[in-house]
Amino acid sequence: MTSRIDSPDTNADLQLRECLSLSLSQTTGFVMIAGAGSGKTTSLVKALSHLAQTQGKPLLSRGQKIACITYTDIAVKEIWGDVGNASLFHISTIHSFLWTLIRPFTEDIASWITTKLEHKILKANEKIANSRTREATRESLRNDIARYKLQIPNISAVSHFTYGTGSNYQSGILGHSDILKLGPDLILAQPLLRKLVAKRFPIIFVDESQDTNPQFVAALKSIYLEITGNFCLGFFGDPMQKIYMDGIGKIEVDESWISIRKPENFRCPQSILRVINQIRSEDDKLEQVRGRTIEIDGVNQFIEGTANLFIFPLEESNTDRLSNVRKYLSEKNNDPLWLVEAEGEDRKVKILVVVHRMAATRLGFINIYSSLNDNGDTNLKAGLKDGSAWVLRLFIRILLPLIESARNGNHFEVISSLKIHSPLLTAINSISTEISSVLSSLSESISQLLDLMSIDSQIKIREVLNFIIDNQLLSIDERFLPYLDNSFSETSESDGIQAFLASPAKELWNYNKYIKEMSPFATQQGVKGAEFERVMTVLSDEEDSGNSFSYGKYFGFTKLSDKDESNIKQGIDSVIDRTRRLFYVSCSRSTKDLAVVLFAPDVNLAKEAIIKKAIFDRKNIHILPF
Ligand SMILES: Nc1ncnc2c1ncn2[C@@H]1O[C@H](COP(=O)(O)OP(=O)(O)OP(=O)(O)O)[C@@H](O)[C@H]1O
Repeated sequence: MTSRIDSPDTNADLQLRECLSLSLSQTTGFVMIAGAGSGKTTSLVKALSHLAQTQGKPLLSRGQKIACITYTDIAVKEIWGDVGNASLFHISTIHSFLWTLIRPFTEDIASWITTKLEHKILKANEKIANSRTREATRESLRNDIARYKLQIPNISAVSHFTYGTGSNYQSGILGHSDILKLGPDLILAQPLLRKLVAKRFPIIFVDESQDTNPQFVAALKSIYLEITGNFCLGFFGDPMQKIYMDGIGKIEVDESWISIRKPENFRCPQSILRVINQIRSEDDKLEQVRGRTIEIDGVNQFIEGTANLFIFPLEESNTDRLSNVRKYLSEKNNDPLWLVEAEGEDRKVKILVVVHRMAATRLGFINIYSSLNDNGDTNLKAGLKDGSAWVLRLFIRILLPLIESARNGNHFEVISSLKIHSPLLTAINSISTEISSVLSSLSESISQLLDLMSIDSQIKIREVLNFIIDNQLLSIDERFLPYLDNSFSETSESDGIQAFLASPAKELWNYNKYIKEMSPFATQQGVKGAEFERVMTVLSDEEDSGNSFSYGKYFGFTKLSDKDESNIKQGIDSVIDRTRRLFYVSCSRSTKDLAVVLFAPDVNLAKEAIIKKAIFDRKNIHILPF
């Protein structure tokens, strides 16, 4: 167990423990809603540790577990790291938690899919009947209906379902997004399932609750309402840190719930605490107190830290500008670590960007990025963010780890991977006499592959795929085949995949480094929950960020659209609210120094607007020359 668990107790921790002991006899619900760096996750892991000590044995003896649900795989890993790999806990993302609950209910899943397809047929028929629908659209809707009708009779024959990134119902594969709808639908519809969940998980915690989807929250609340006694449901979150459109934001609860406050901020130094309190003063006005302390000569002391903002003209090379800012801060703060260009654990500066394109350019995977991002296919685009797109899976999950094992001389791992993935090896598994010749041919292929995939290789991803197929090195997804023999049909997906196959294979390494969080870059959305000593947050209104975020509109130097004006007037979540929250999240990650770097079309206009916001001290707002 790590130092987070050893943090001193706050009042909130004591209150939370009271809730947990109450839940032994009654149904208890609580919300711990507090600002950035207030130690919500710390309180959560401390509560888990407390539960392990006080209720671990009886829970385990009854075959029960404590569920802890959070937003990303990275957050799951961090919480596991805090509490150790104890069998008492079930720590998972929402998807995997829901899947754990509903997976055994094959018949209910089949019936949910059938209803869904019948609904789609109904909707398609309505569209066909609409006189304004074009003939070409009608034709494609008729094809859809025929496909759904063919699928329906086969669904009840599926013996078990799994889930992947895209759905293929007849083969028993549900899509990622299906799980988020199916899970809550089944829980809300079936009292028995609600009872089973509470029996299996008598304590359920949800971290980052602001970005949890409303149907999932409704399903959990329905369990809370169903159960009498011995059940605890708790949400930890901060509505100001809601980043995703489908997140619930504030969790509304009635008076039967306990509300736990945490007024402190334990992460940020004073200068940054002032910045984030000021950002928040335009939203819910929550003002945090305290700030980070460090022990000097046995005494805990507050630290001032630094918070600077730099404004540069939009059209100039941002790479040079970022280096200049690092140089400046290194000199001004007398801190050489601002200059260290390292990766992984040695990384000293974290650079937060608005969109992935900036990182792709800097890190060298712009071709892969553009191919999957710019083609208009939403599945490829979404799967690019975390490496889950089907075209990437073979490379990220199998090929690159295999090459790394080979490079490190780890023969055991190479063979283990090939045993699972190489058609050559699986085919001769049982005939031992052939094994040695197959192994030597595979070993020859691997050494050629090491050259093909070296960081200075010029070959394209398509050539690597052909090499893999020719040498029967790995099984590949059949969906690649039409692209390799040019028999594919033109769609937005096919444009993207063609461009992807034409990208340099060496870009896969850079991309891999980025999604595995080893590079200094991350998106401002992706760092929720994390903290770093030196944070550089880069603000630039690129076209990729669409209508979701605009720093120009937030600071007031870009004109609002009619839609923005109307959203604001009606109190609908607006581009300004969303950008303010994103800015709050990224500024509140730093434990020591914060540098905000803004690229603006008119530097002086931007400076005026930013001074008016009074977020940064005037003396800390820099324009060239500084
Ligand atoms: N009681 C405490 N005493 C001292 N330090 C603490 C305490 N609680 C948390 N911290 C420290 O404060 C920092 C922020 O904690 P944590 O990540 O749990 O906050 P959070 O509220 O979940 O943050 P966010 O919402 O911004 O992701 C961590 O460095 C943590 O170690």
